[in-house]
Amino acid sequence: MKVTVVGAGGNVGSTVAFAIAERDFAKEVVMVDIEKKEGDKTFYPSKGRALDQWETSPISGFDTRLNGTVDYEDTKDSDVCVITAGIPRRPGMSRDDLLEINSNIVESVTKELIKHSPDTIIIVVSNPLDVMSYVAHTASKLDSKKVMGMAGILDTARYRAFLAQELDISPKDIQALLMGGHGDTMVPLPRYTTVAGIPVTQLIEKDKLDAIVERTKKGGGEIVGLMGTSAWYAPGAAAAQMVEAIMLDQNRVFPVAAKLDGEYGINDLFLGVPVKLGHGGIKEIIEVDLNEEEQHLLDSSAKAVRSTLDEFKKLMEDK
Ligand SMILES: NC(=O)C1=CN([C@@H]2O[C@H](COP(=O)(O)OP(=O)(O)OC[C@H]3O[C@@H](n4cnc5c(N)ncnc54)[C@H](O)[C@@H]3O)[C@@H](O)[C@H]2O)C=CC1
Ligand SMILES: O=C([O-])CC(=O)C(=O)O
Repeated sequence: MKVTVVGAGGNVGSTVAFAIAERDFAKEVVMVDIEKKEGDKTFYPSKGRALDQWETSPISGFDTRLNGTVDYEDTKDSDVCVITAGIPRRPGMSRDDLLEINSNIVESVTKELIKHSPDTIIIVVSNPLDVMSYVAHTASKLDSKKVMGMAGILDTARYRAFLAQELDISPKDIQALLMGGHGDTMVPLPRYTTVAGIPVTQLIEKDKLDAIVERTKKGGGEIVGLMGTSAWYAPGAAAAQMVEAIMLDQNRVFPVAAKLDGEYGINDLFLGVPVKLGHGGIKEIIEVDLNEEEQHLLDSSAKAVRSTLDEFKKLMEDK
C-alpha cells in the first residue's frame, strides 16, 4: 500500500506523512515537494524531512518507508494521494485569499499525480479547501467518490477538544457532527453532539455552548493569530486518519468535503457532509435530518463556497 503526499516539504504535508508512518499501516509514503534555490545552493525539503522522519523509525518502531522526492515518477501506482501543496494564509488573510495561487498549484499537481496513478484516490488539504477539492476533481477527471477534501475531521476535532476542556471530560468520549464549508460559515451541530451518548445540551449551558461553536468556526484563524501561519499538527493527524480509513477499508463515518449532486438540496459543489469512508473512497454520503435553522445555516455556507467557486471559474475564463 503506497501513499503519496505532495507539499510534504512543508508543515502540513510532512505532518501527514509522519502521522501515517507512525500508524504503520502503509508500506511506503512518497513525500513530494519542489526544490528550493537559495543563492548558488539547492535544497530538497521533502527529501530532508523524509530522511529525518525515517531516522525515527528505530525509536518509534514503524516499518513504513518514507521517501522524499521531486520526481513524480516515484509516485507511480499510489493508492492514495494527499495534496497539501500551496501557500498558507498569514494574519489578516482569509482562506479565500489563497484562491488564485493555490488553484494553479493544485491543478498542476493533480495532473502530475494522475499521469502516474490514474486510479488513485485524492484527498485535498490545500485552501480554500472546498474549491480546491473541486479543482482536483475537475483536473483529475476521477469519479467524485475518489476525490474529497479534509476539513470536517479537523473542525470537529477542534469542537470536541474545546468541549472536552470546558466539561473536563475525555475528548475521546465526545462525538460530534459539523457540516458545511471550511470557512467561518461552517456549521457545528449541537443537536448531533453527545458525550458518551448523552446530548451535550444536557451538560453545558447554552451561552457556553454558543461560545464554543463560535470559537470552532474561527479555529483556524485563532492559530494563525498565534503563530503567523496556519496549523499543521491537527490537520496532519486528520488527513492521516482519512488515509487510514480508506486503506484499511474501515468504513469510518467522518465529515469530509464531498461532491454533492442533489444531497441536502445542493448541486455541483464540494461541501462538508458525513460520509462512509473505506476502500474506493466515499462509499456513501449520509443524509441526516436537519431542522429548518440547520438547513438554513448549511445553505448559507454552501452559498459562501459557491461564490468562491464562481470566482475560480471567472479566473479560468480570464486565463
Ligand atoms: N484543509 C485544512 O483543514 C487545512 C488546510 N491547510 C492548507 O494547507 C496548505 C499547506 O499549508 P502548510 O503546510 O502550512 O504550508 P507550507 O508552506 O509549510 O507547505 C506547503 C508546501 O507546498 C509546497 N509547494 C508549493 N507549490 C508546489 C508544487 N507546485 N508542487 C509541490 N509542492 C509545492 C511548498 O514548497 C511547501 O513546502 C495551505 O494551503 C493551507 O492553507 C492548512 C491547514 C489545515
Ligand atoms: O486556517 C487556515 O488557514 C488553515 C486551516 O484551514 C485550518 O487550520 O483550519
